[in-house]
Amino acid sequence: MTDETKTLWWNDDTNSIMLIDQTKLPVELSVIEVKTVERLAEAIRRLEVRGAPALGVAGAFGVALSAVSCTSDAEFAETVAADAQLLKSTRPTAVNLAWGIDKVLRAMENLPPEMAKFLALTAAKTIAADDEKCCMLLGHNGASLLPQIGTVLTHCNAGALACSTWGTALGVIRSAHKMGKKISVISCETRPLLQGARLTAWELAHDNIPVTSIIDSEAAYLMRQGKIDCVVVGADRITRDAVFNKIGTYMHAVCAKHHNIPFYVAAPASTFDLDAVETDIVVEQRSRDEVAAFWGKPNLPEGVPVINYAFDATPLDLVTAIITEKGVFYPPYDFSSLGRCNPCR
Ligand SMILES: CSC[C@@H](O)[C@@H](O)C(=O)COP(=O)(O)O
Repeated sequence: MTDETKTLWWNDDTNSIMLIDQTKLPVELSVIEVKTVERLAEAIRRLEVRGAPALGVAGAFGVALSAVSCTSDAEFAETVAADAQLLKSTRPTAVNLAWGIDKVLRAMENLPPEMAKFLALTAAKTIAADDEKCCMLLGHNGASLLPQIGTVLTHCNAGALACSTWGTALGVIRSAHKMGKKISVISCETRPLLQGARLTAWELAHDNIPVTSIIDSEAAYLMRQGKIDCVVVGADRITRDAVFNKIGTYMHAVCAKHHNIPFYVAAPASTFDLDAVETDIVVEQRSRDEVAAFWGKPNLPEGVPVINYAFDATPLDLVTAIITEKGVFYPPYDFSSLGRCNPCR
C-alpha cells in the first residue's frame, strides 16, 4: 500500500468499485474490482471491505453503482431502492454504512435517471474525499492527547484500511508520530478474525511506527505492569450513552478505568447516532465457523454452540474523551454542537 493508495475508490474507466481485499492481508496486497451490487454485498459480508468509515464509502459507491448500471429508466427508482436495501442489510451495527447509502439516495431523490446517476456518483465521490479530510482533522485533534513518549494500546483496525485512508484511532497515532512524538503501539490481535494482527500491525509496520502484537487477553496484565499509557480505539456507532466497537473494546475500557489509564475513542461525526441509545441497536452476530476453527482446523467439539458478537457497547462513563474532526468531547458529554449528523433512521 503506497501513501497514495486508498482502501477503495471509483474506477471511472469501467464504472466499477475497486477495493483492497482485506481478507488476503498481510500475505497478499490485492485489489478486487466490484462490478455489481450483489458482489459488493458479498464483499461487505465477507469483510473484504470493513471498518465503519470505509463501509460508509462502500455503501455510497454501491448506490452510485446501482444507479449508473441501471439500464431501464422505468425500473430505475425501484432498482436503486432495492439495491440500497440489500446493502444496508449486510451489516447492521456500523452506522456509517446506512449513513453513506442514505446520503447518496437523498442526493438523487426525485430526479430523472440521467441526472440522478450523475449526482449519485458526485455525492459518493464527495463522501470518499470528505472521509479523508475528516480523518486528517481528527488525527490532528487527537494527537495532542497522546504522551510525548509512550505506549498506546489499540484494538481491531481503525486505520487507513477501515477508512478511505489515514484512519481514526490510527489516524491519531499517525498524526502524533508525524508531530515527532515517540509512540509505540500495542495492537491486540482481535479474535476471531484478527483485524489487529493482520491489518493494524501490517499498516503500522509499513509506516515504521513501532508495533507489538498481543493476544487480546494479555491487555489487562500489561496495564497492571504499567506498560500501557493510554488506549485509543475507533467506533462503529456512538449513541447518546455508549460507544459500539469491535468485540473486546468494553473489556479494555473496564481494565483501563481500573488502572487509571485514559481511554480515548476516535470517530468522525458520521459515526454518531444521537437519536439512539444502546438498547436500540442491533449488534451483529456472526457465524459459528469463525470461532470454531483456527487456521482451517476445528478447535471445538462438534455441536457445541458459539456466541459470536462482532461488536460490544462501552458505556460513556468509561470513556475519557471522544476525538472527532469537529473537536474533542469530554464528560459530561454534550454532543449538541455536532448537530443531527446522522439522520438515517
Ligand atoms: C475506523 S473503524 C472503527 C471500527 O469500525 C473498527 O474498530 C471495527 O470495529 C471494525 O470491525 P469490522 O468487523 O472489522 O468491520
